[in-house]
Amino acid sequence: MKSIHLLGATGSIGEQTLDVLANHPEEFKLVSLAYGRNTATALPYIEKFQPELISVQGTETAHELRGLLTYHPEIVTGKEGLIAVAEAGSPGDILVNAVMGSVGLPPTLKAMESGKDIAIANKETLVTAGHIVTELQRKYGVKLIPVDSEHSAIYQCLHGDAKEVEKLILTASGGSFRDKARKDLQGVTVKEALNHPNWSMGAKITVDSATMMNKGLEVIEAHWLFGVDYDDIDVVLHKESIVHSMVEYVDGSILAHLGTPDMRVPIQYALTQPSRLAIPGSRRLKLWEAGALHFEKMDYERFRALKLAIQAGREGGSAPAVLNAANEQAVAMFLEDRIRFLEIDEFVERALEEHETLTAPSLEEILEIDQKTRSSVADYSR
Ligand SMILES: NC(=O)C1=CN([C@@H]2O[C@H](COP(=O)(O)OP(=O)(O)OC[C@H]3O[C@@H](n4cnc5c(N)ncnc54)[C@H](OP(=O)(O)O)[C@@H]3O)[C@@H](O)[C@H]2O)C=CC1
Ligand SMILES: CC(=O)[C@@H](O)[C@H](O)COP(=O)(O)O
Ligand SMILES: [Mn+2]
Repeated sequence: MKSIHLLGATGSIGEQTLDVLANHPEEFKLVSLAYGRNTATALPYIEKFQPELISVQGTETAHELRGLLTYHPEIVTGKEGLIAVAEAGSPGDILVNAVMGSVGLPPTLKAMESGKDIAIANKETLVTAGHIVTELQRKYGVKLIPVDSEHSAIYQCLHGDAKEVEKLILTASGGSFRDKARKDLQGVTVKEALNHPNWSMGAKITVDSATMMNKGLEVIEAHWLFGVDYDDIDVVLHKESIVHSMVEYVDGSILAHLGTPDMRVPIQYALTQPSRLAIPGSRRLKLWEAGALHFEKMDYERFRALKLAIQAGREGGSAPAVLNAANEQAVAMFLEDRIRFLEIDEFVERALEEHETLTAPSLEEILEIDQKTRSSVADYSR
């Protein structure tokens, strides 16, 4: 029986993780969970799994939850609450990090220090502090197992070993506006941006897919997860999202991971690897139904956010943290209808231009840069 701790329980990945745990009660025990404010979604899961520790974002939510529960778990709040979940349980437990944004960084580090393996969906953690996360991974001998579909695909094609690899090839759907030219993106709406052609996901990552920042973050994520140089990571447009990513070996062989777009597959694999379990009710891929699969060379001018992200990744140091914070802030403003879609890329580019990169920032420096960048970007629209 594996003991699981879950950050971001009420989100898209969080709920699918709970579905995986519910399908295999003989394999997994949910010991603790964290969510933000969505008690209506959290409550039935909490009653079902009865975790002993729960973290919520604020004291009002804690009070509301306490009044609704039929048992008496420990309830903690805020950033300290996320840390408490990260530190709960025993070495060898698994923390599933499915919170949205760089708020996921400090708890990831604490969970590693307390000997947990990390099933990482929260790509912003690796983008903002990949050098710190990988250093702690080595120091504490814990596993960092990808949940992101592309990285899980690569992990499965690598069999855990990146030797003899020539290239990682990430596939990109093109997002909600994949069939539009850049000049036609001026007036696009939030509703249109949230209409991803293949995946049902949280709002922030869906907008990131539409700008292609998601793929940029994923290139940086792949660099840190697999220790592969940016020169050896390619991105190819693949509108069907059936080939989840590929590994090209030195002899020219390419191994690919295929499947229907169902995040329960990579989530569950992160919890069971190298073994596999059935997923009740999952839709199977029938290649004859898909018919043809399409691949196109990436256009880095059309998808400028991808280019910016790769540049920031290559620059390294604090640049990816600035990229990420500027993007999180700009996407939040877009979702609130305060800026236009194309301003997301513009604001990220401006934040990067204004930043003087630190070579190997500490956690404290990263958190400070994150806050400063968010407030600068908030000011760009005033
Ligand atoms: N969705 C997907 O298919 C994929 C997602 N990912 C990555 O996984 C992560 C989660 O994505 P997704 O599930 O879509 O996101 P969602 O927006 O659906 O969910 C985010 C979760 O984080 C919680 N949360 C947000 N801020 C805080 C906070 N300050 N304190 C505590 N909890 C907080 C939310 O709580 P509440 O809503 O209760 O406030 C919610 O449970 C992201 O990093 C994303 O890039 C990667 C690959 C695929
Ligand atoms: C499910 C998942 O992993 C997302 O990151 C998804 O891949 C988004 O797809 P695109 O960014 O390629 O549109
Ligand atoms: Mn992905």
